[in-house]
Amino acid sequence: MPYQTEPDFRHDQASRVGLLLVNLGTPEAPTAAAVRPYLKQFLSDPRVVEIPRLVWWFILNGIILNTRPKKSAAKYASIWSRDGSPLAVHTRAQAKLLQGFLGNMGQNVVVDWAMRYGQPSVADKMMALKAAGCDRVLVLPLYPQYAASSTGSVMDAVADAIKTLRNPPELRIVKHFHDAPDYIGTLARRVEAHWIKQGRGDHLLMSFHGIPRFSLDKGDPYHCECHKTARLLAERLGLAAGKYTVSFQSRFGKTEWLKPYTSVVLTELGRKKTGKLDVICPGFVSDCLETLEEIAIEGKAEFMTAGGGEYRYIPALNAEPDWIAALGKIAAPHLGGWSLEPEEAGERKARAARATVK
Ligand SMILES: C=CC1=C(C)c2cc3[nH]c(cc4nc(cc5[nH]c(cc1n2)c(C)c5CCC(=O)O)C(CCC(=O)O)=C4C)c(C)c3C=C
Ligand SMILES: [Fe+2]
Ligand SMILES: [Fe+2]
Repeated sequence: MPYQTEPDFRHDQASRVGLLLVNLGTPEAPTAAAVRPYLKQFLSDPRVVEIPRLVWWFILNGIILNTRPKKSAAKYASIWSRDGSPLAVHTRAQAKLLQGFLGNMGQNVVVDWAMRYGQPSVADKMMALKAAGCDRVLVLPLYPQYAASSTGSVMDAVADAIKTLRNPPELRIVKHFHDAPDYIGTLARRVEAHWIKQGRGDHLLMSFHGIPRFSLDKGDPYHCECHKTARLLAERLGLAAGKYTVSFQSRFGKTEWLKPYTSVVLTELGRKKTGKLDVICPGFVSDCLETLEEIAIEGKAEFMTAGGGEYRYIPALNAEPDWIAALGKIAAPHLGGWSLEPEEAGERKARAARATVK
């Protein structure tokens, strides 16, 4: 494998810390032509679809990539914003605001963002951070609950990105923050603010992205982490067991996924004539196709058609100031011993400048 030639090592180079936020990725436009390459990269990841490669190659290229892009593009078109895909818009804003927040806290950290699939890629952003002088990088996947298909795959991308580097940065990767008090607290504030504005609902549905059932059987902690998040959130809100339900959405393919399925629960709650139903998706820190289309639009139709009363989707944490502060606090212990106060960084640079060059 060819290893890259590095620029000459310089003793006077200031040591900087990078913080890379990573989310899933999204197409460049709400069109079949743009959705196709995005889905091809996403669904070719063996972390995402764990069936024999040759069999999957024929299914993906022969069937899925000929049918799904058009259908998905129509869904993306229904939620696309003037500034682009909501997932990219929120992730970009989170990075920008987090940079400002950490700067105000006196933390000398370069914050950037990347997508696991599509653009901007993890590899490009790792190189950009290195070019900016970051010799230590904290990667923060924006998935509160660890799943091999989400966070595990980001870990693969980071490992791939440094594979050919002769002088890679020191690396840390946040595995999960499903039970972080700042994350749970921000979710709880969202629900409470919604209750203050709209009145308390009769029931709270917490819908998480699903994964195949066999992943749980093979040791993926995702299911347990989702339930822990839900339990902690319910405790913070003082919700009794019968007042909330945990469900799993976005089933893909024919295999069994984590149950209960959100669509089934919505139909049941509708049939039971539930009055005001509040719906939150705690596993998505940014609104995206899966929350804005599948939950806020399709989910509402399912509930109402089955006889439900009022359906109220609670937006994701997005780039609200309290979530940015919480993200900073979630990152802080992982930056421990790394990030430098600006003055300290200046002193270090001056010391390095005095040191002997090679
Ligand atoms: C919680 C994080 C996520 C996990 C775990 C996850 C697993 C997973 N997803 C698919 C298939 C699809 N997911 C799609 C969209 C999508 N998925 C997540 C997050 C997780 N996925 C997000 C944030 C999004 C939205 C992206 C956006 O642009 O807004 C899609 C694409 C849309 C579509 O065509 O339906 C697919 C496909 C699998 C198979 C899987 C685990 C095995
Ligand atoms: Fe997904
Ligand atoms: Fe479990």
